[in-house]
Amino acid sequence: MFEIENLQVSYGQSQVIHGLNFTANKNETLAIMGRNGMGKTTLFKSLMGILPSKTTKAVVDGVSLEGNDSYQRVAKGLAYVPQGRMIFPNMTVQENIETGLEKSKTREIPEDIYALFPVLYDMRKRKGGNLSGGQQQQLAIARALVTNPKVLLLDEPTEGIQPSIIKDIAKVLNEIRKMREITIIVSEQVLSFTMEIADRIIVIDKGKFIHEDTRDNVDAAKIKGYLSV
Ligand SMILES: Nc1ncnc2c1ncn2[C@@H]1O[C@H](COP(=O)(O)OP(=O)(O)OP(=O)(O)O)[C@@H](O)[C@H]1O
Repeated sequence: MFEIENLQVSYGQSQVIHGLNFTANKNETLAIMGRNGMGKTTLFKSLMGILPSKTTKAVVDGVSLEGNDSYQRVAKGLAYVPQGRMIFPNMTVQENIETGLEKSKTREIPEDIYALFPVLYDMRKRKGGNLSGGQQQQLAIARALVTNPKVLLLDEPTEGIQPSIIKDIAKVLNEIRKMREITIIVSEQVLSFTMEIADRIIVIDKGKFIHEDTRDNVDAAKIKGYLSV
């Protein structure tokens, strides 16, 4: 469904992503776990076409992404929730969600968005900057979902969020997968969170994948070892 072969990314002369390969299926959640600076954000930005990259294959649902800019990748089914959420603090919740609709045919926010995030409906007239961290994360996910993606990429969605709210984010991601049957790829450092949502966990270290487990067969001690400094 989403297939990447031999992905390479460099900043100038310095190569940061070294030939990554993965396939993620429809209705699958894949977690990419690694410590700070291991290349998670670089990986996601390159998949979205925000950073230039080289691949021998980059395909969504049978359609090639090679050479495509971000807007073309979005049109072909990729959506992105960046690290730090990057919502517009001075726009209302509703306006923030509508920015995700800019390239789509409709200006209407699909009904299932507010069904997934009732708190955003209640707060639709408030400024994005007045929401809590967890609510802003929900807003960033809602904004990404209005494009009706086939693949949703989330970069460290639990960063800076209270443990009690992290559980809500896990619940929402599981609901999204059930409702939309999409592929979800999430980068993370929190194993308890990925254990609630991911079917598969891959560990990234210095731009290479060094370990992979299915959730049912996870070697938690080993993964924690890779995540600790
Ligand atoms: N703009 C840049 N120019 C040069 N090197 C960069 C740039 N951005 C990131 N790097 C380097 O690329 C490597 C991977 O960084 P990246 O931000 O992708 O890691 P990460 O796993 O997402 O970490 P974090 O969780 O801290 O965001 C690091 O060594 C980092 O120093």
